[in-house]
Amino acid sequence: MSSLVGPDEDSPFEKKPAVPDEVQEAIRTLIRWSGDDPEREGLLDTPKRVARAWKEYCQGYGEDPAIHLSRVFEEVGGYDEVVLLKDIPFQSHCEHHMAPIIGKAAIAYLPRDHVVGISKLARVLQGYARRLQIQERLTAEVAECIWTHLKPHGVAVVIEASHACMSARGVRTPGVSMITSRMMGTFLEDERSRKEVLSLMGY
Ligand SMILES: Nc1nc2c(ncn2[C@@H]2O[C@H](COP(=O)(O)OP(=O)(O)OP(=O)(O)O)[C@@H](O)[C@H]2O)c(=O)[nH]1
Ligand SMILES: [Zn+2]
Repeated sequence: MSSLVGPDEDSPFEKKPAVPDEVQEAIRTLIRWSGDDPEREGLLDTPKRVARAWKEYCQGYGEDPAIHLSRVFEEVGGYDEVVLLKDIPFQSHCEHHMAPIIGKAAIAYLPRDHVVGISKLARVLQGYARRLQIQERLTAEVAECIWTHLKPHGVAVVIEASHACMSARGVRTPGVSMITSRMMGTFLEDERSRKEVLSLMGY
């Protein structure tokens, strides 16, 4: 018996993905292990909700973020300076504790002949963020993807995030930010360009 009347996988109104029994059982086991009773009314539908929430947090496994960089614009009027998208919010989960990583990213590139729609930079970030991550790899993956598929003169990615595994548990130290960066091409080789892009990013 469900504790709530509402749309589910059988509903004609809203299709929700079915959740295999073994996944639900795993979440029941975790609830029991945490000290609660998975059979009490308020928790009856929780295994399905948690499972679907995790599918959503980890949506990135179902996509190749590079796909977002396949459409480029070549009429740029000779523009060959920095293109920067900053303060892009994202959420990820750390692969050690599966706890939230919440932060923002700045992504810049120095175009070579063509540019990409700016939303695509945020899409690449989300594609890698919606996985189990460490911040260093997330930063590197975003930069590598743009470097490989857009072939620009330079790429700079800076990510600033807080980790719930540090604030809500363990060392319990809230208010801490972790900053990671990956510079490639001109931004790696030329100090003046690197300083310029970091200053545009606000660092
Ligand atoms: N380098 C890096 N470390 C991370 C990231 N997210 C979480 N961590 C750290 O991963 C480490 C895992 O350490 P362990 O000693 O194996 O696990 P733990 O006993 O739960 O560690 P504490 O968090 O110190 O309680 C911790 O120090 C976390 O702070 C990340 O994105 N990058
Ligand atoms: Zn963690």
